[in-house]
Formats: sequence, structure tokens, C-alpha cells
Amino acid sequence: MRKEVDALGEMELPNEVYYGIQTERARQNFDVSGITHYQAPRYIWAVAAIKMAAARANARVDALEQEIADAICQAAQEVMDGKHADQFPIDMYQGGGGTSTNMNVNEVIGNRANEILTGAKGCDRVHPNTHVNMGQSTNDVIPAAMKVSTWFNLQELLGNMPALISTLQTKVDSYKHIVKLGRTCIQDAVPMTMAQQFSGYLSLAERMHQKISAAAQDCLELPLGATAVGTGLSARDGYLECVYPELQEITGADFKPEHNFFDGLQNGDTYVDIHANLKKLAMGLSKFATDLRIMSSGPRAGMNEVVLPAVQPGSSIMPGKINPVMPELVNQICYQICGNDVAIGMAVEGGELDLNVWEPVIIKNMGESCTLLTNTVKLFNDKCVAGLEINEEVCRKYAEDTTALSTMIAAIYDYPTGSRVAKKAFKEGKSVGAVTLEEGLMTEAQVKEYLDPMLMTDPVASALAVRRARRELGIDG
Ligand SMILES: O=C(O)C[C@H](O)C(=O)O
Repeated sequence: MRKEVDALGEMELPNEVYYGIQTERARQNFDVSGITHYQAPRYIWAVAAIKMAAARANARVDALEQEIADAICQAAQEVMDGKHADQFPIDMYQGGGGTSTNMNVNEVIGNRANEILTGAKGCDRVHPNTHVNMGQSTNDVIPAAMKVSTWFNLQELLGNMPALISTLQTKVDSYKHIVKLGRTCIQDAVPMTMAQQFSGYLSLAERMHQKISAAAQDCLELPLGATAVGTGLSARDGYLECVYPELQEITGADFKPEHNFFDGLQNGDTYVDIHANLKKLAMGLSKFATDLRIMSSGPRAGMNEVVLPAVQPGSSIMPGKINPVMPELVNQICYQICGNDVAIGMAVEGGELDLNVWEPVIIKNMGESCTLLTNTVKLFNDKCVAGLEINEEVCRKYAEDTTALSTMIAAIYDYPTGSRVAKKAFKEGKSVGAVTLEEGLMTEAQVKEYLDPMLMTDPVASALAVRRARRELGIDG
């Protein structure tokens, strides 16, 4: 065991741990959810990258001894490489606006740097506050790390989206010949092609990729250098000019200072904006997932238009039952992300005076939503969308049977005529074509031509057909 001291007193810590007394106090104080920084490695990576950038900048402006800066950088690199992942045991929910997170990283890097320089942890050669936290405050490090980690989380999500987009493009290209029944209010509507329906899903995915990519740009502007309240107090002259180029080199991303540091510490609207786009993606995917559940319903007593890949047996009691588990997963992820959106919104609104102290709950939810969506987009694509098949015959039959084909009669004659045909077809269980023939409204050849469901999927061809039919039938001169 080793003894460490802070402003509240002293404490014994197991000698093998790199974290120190402040981490241990926070670990005990906030033992609330079981969700620790261990589950948010990119966030810790971002704080460590900032510590490295700060050490290099402080050495450049002669605030920090080069030997200490080098040891801090070596320790920070080890943290970034995940070598000390188990040294971040504090709960993601915590009071103090992330001070415990910041001090946890300061202590681990400080003690590892001490070990590098002296062979022992817990000594003062490298102090967690004096040296590792030099020229910084929790209040600029944590919001900066939140943006750094969110930037990279979003890049990972964006990186998973093209595979889904490309799958949907393939579906659109190969479903052009498949005619199906459109549905509005879950009731039979007019025909459309399966390609048209899937083009809506494709367009949504492309739009969300573009929107998330645009919203992510805000993460490149950081309040690093603002220190405690935005004034930059305690940072050495020249530090600000040095720390950003260092951070850019360490992370490979173009991070720059925010235009107004006070704004950067007070406000979290960036997260409201980014998360709104994540919520939109989640909701769009969830709507698509629900469509797949409806269209694959049955298979004997449901719609049975779509066959989803069977990824696992569905029932413990009903042999042969296969459930749409992947779309069901997507629905649930969406509900969680909507919940996270509410929490983030409240946390952003609740900031008061010169710091948004609710940053821990913002980053916990932001990170969770990014992870859930990144994995969901991949799983949904790989295990469901890519392998789904269409029952073309079933789709065509519904499209041919619908009384909504009377929409074409209404366009050629008038609404009351179309309505009369639809009512009779429904009442007598006949097709719209059969009733149209019976009523002497068209010849057999005209029924075949003008009541073809595929014709109705093409707005130009169907408009021309209506004009032609009206002339042939003597309605127009
Ligand atoms: O830890 C700090 O640097 C500041 C702290 O979060 C505070 O403002 O109370």
C-alpha cells in the first residue's frame, strides 16, 4: 500500500494502481451506475491527447521542464494506447462538471510519469495538478475532450453508413421491375415499385450522412485554453498558440480555438444540434425497421411481401417461428436514443452562469448514442437489409387485387364512376378490371393496358395513358 494526501486528508491506496487519492474518493462517491470510464475509452483517449498537447506546449513556452514533459507525454501515449484502461474506475455520472475525470487522468499520467522518472508512484517529482494539469482547468479540458471524442465517434458512425447506403442503392437498382401495392394509413393505396419504396430509405440514409457530417464540424472548435471561466487565467504566455498545433499533430484532426471561450464553457447547443441529427437517423432507421416488420409479417397470415434473413430461432415454445429480431433491435435502439436526446437537452438547458456543470451526463449519453448507432447501422445492414428478399409474386398479386386501381377509372372518367366500380368490386369480391368490363367502361384490351399496376407507377406514362384513354373512349374530343 502507499499513502496519498489531498486537501481532505490522507488515504491508503494499493501500490499497483496508478490512479490516486482523488480518483479513489470519486470512485466511492459516485458508485451509482456501474458505467465507468472504462466503457468510454475514446473519451479518456481524448483527455490524454490533450494532456500530451498541453505538456508539449508548456515545455515549448518554458513553463515545464523538458524531462517532465517527456515523461508526461510517454505516460499519456500509454493511456491513449489503452495500456492503463483499468485505471479509470469512476462512474460516468458524477458531480463537479468532470473534475473527477480530469483528476483521474492527471493522477494516472502523473504516477506513471513518476514511475518513469523515479521508479516510484505517489511522489512529487511529477504532480498531477502542478505539472500534468499545468495551464489547464477541468472546465476547459473536459468540454474540449468531449468535442474531440465526439468528433472521432461521429467519424466512426459516418464510416459505417456508406455500406448501408450502397446496399440500399443495390436494392433500388434491382427492384425496378417489382410492382407492389402502396399503402397509406396502413390501407391499400395505389401501386408503386419496390425500387420506389426503397429509394425513400436510400434518400434518408444519404441525407442523414450529409447532415451528421455537417453537424460534426462544430466539434473542431474547442475551448481548450479557456481554463476555469474563459479568461485563460494561469496559462503561460504563448501556451495557446502552441497547444493547438500540438493537438492537431497528435490527433490528426484540425482542432482550433473557439471564437468565444465564455460561450464555449457556458453552452452546449453543439450537442443539442449533433444529437438531433443522431435522433433523426435513429428515427429514420426505426421507421424503416418497422416497415420491414410489417412487410415481412406472417409468413402465412400476414403480408409476407418481404423475407428477412433468419438469424436465430424465434420461439422457445413455437417450433419454426422466426422473429424479425434485427428490426426489433433497431426500434429499441431508437427509443434509447430518444431518451438520451431528452437527457442531453435538459442538461444543456440547465447550465447556469459560467460553466455547464452537467457535461458528464451529456458526454455519457452522447457517447452511448454514437456507439449504439455505429453498431446498429452495421448490424442492421449486415444481418438484415443486405440479405432480405422480396416475394415478387405476392407483391404483384396485392397490386393487381386492390380496389385502389379504380383511381385510374376516376382519372379517366370521374371520381363517382371510379367509386362505383371500387364499391362493386369490393362488395362482390371481383377485380376492378372485371367490374370495369362488366360495366362496359372499357374493352378487355383497354382494361389490360390502362389498369396495369406497373403503368400506374410511372407518372409520365400514366398521365399520357389517361389522355389516350379519354380520347379512345370518346370522353375528350
Ligand atoms: O477542476 C477544475 O479545474 C475546476 C472545477 O471544475 C470547478 O470549477 O469547480
